[in-house]
Amino acid sequence: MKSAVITFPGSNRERDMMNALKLVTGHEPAAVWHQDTALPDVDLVVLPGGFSYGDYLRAGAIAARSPVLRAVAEAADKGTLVLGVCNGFQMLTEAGLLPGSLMRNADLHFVCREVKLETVNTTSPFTRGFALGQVWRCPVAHHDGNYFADPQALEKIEGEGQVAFRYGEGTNPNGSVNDIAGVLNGEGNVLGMMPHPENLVDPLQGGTDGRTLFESIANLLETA
Ligand SMILES: NC(=O)CC[C@H](N)C(=O)O
Repeated sequence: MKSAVITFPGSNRERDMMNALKLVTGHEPAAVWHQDTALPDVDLVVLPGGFSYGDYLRAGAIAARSPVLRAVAEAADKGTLVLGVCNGFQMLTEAGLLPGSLMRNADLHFVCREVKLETVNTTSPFTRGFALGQVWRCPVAHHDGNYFADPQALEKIEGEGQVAFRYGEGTNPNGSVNDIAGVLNGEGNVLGMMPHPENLVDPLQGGTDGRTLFESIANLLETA
């Protein structure tokens, strides 16, 4: 399996993401810079967490207009898997690759804690390794994670099985509508999520619940 992780000025989880991919899949991801206009030939592109461009304007807004995002959009169009975590999720909504948007957390505070995630979709490349309804632990760290979609968009997202994960057991940390923590595009090859699965893949991090997501992708690609 070939993957690439894109770094923007202000990214801070690119190293964690590369380590997680290496640890779980055994493959070293390629490092891509935000000014690159082309992507290497990969199966998976990851937009990592952080504070790209200092979160100026809106979190993810400037990154969504950076040269590399054009290449990401083209790759997504062709069916390449694209995963955006936290700031990466914000970029994907800002770029129009995922529906909805991420607003300031409902209580206006930065949240840094562990949440429970309930798996709602088990058919996408990212979620196929989970059991339906499986609840897992995952850390969050953000101030703009309050997922919003207007009623019409929400009906479509819910109706077409595009919700991948919901905050479970009363752990919604940011006021997201319908407790939505992660959303897929209509084709299922783009996933954005606020929690950080890359930060729970090694017992040294306090658990390995995040591994299933990376294993889902790797198993699919290895057996393809
Ligand atoms: N950890 C992150 O990626 C943070 C995302 C964004 N800067 C926010 O605070 O909402």
